[in-house]
Amino acid sequence: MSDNVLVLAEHIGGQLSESSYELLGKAKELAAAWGGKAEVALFGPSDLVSQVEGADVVVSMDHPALADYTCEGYETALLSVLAERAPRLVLLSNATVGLDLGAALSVLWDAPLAAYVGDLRAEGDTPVATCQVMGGKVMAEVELAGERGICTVLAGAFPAAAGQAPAVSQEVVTAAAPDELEKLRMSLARVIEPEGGDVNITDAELLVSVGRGIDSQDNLELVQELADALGAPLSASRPVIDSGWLPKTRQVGKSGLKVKPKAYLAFGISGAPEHLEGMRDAELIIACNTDENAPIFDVAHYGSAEDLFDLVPALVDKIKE
Ligand SMILES: Cc1cc2nc3c(=O)[nH]c(=O)nc-3n(C[C@H](O)[C@H](O)[C@H](O)COP(=O)(O)OP(=O)(O)OC[C@H]3O[C@@H](n4cnc5c(N)ncnc54)[C@H](O)[C@@H]3O)c2cc1C
Repeated sequence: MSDNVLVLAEHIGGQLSESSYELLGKAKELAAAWGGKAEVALFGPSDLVSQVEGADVVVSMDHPALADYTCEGYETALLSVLAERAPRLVLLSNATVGLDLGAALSVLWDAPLAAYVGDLRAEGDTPVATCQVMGGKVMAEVELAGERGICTVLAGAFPAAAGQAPAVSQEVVTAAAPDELEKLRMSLARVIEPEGGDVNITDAELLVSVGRGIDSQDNLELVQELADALGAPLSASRPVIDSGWLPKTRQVGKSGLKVKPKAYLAFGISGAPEHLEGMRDAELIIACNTDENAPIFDVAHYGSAEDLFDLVPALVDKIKE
């Protein structure tokens, strides 16, 4: 075992994801505390190495089977890197790739896994993770005792800037691709882009967003009126989209879009981690939820526990005055 912390870099369309930098920043902090190095495993085209200036060590593996993410390909590649590097801790995103890989790695690499991690610190030699449980209503502090561990970390948990800052010196290691990559049973067939033609909520400076608290499609008219009065598009949490009340292009969150408006108004949204992932970077968050303990209030700058069916018409009246 080493004192190093290894991050799996994620990329799409030749661009490293923001979350990779967030993980790398935390990896540098923990590795410094343990006297180790911050390492990045980078699978796919080796020219992406130039985007990872912040790592002390980049382990690059370039193989046609790793051009696109598949669980089978990345699992094979990562296990071979872990056997070679033996880091103290592995950091993955708590998103599609990390959730997919984390549990499999935990079994195959024989290491404890902390998922939905919102905070992470070193206590002596031990990583201590704060994890969201039950959609963020309860937090659990977890010690990853032993020689190695894995964390899947929520998007936005740590700033990206530290991961983007160049390392004092950098070593680039070219890892040999394991033979198993020639025999994969899984490959990416195609990427299905969301339908276009609707408003782009990621461009909006102001968003009025609605959740299951709206109760029915007919009631959407109420929040649409507020959105129109403010000149803002209407966005929503996943249940509203899954019910077919608004198009998929309006969904905020993990399996929807990440938005960063100047102001985000949330009505009847509980604040599940998958929703927060898409909107917690908004400059100003104002939430209305009848449940005072709803997790949305943990990220909101202003909040109201009024019934949205009272508050929204009152706001519309005020704006029209
Ligand atoms: C892999 C995965 C991906 C996911 N991706 C997404 C995603 O992209 N986006 C997303 O949003 N979710 C996503 N989810 C779902 C997520 O876990 C939650 O289920 C969802 O966000 C809950 O939506 P909600 O807050 O609208 O509903 P609920 O959790 O049911 O909350 C409704 C809230 O409305 C409040 N309320 C009820 N009536 C009123 C009223 N009259 N006035 C005011 N408040 C009221 C309630 O107190 C409650 O807090 C994903 C889940 C998984 C597993």
